Amino acid sequence: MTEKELMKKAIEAREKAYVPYSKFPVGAALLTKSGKVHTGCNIECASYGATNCAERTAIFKSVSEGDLDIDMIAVVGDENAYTYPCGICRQVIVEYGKNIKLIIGKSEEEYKVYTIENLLPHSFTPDDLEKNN
Ligand SMILES: O=c1ccn([C@H]2C[C@H](O)[C@@H](CO)O2)c(=O)[nH]1
Ligand SMILES: [Zn+2]
Repeated sequence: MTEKELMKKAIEAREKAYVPYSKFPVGAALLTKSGKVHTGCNIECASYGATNCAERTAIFKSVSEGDLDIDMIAVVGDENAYTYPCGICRQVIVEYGKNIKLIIGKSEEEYKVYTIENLLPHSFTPDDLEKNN
């Protein structure tokens, strides 16, 4: 699966976004090292703080199926501007590896590639806790 193909899955996943409050749909698609794809959309709530972002929806689906080996995650929001993961999602992403690739797109043709370490430098990770155990 290529970066472009994963971006297409994120665009498809965006269709399911539940966004009655922000009206800002976001889609995400992640690829595991074993080649499986898990998708997600943002899911809002009348109690706004209970909202779940597209990236975390995809990650939680993946982890709940035992797929912790994440290779890359594609994210797409607005088609006119890049939508970068929020701080909470960055922290959740780095939990599963500093080298996870992020494909941040406007469309299948227009996207940028980062690692989570690029977007969340000097992060606090499971390794930091292990030193005390
Ligand atoms: O990377 C992002 C940024 C924002 N949102 C969602 C949260 C909320 O539903 C809406 C507006 O913040 O966009 C995501 O799902 N992912
Ligand atoms: Zn987020």
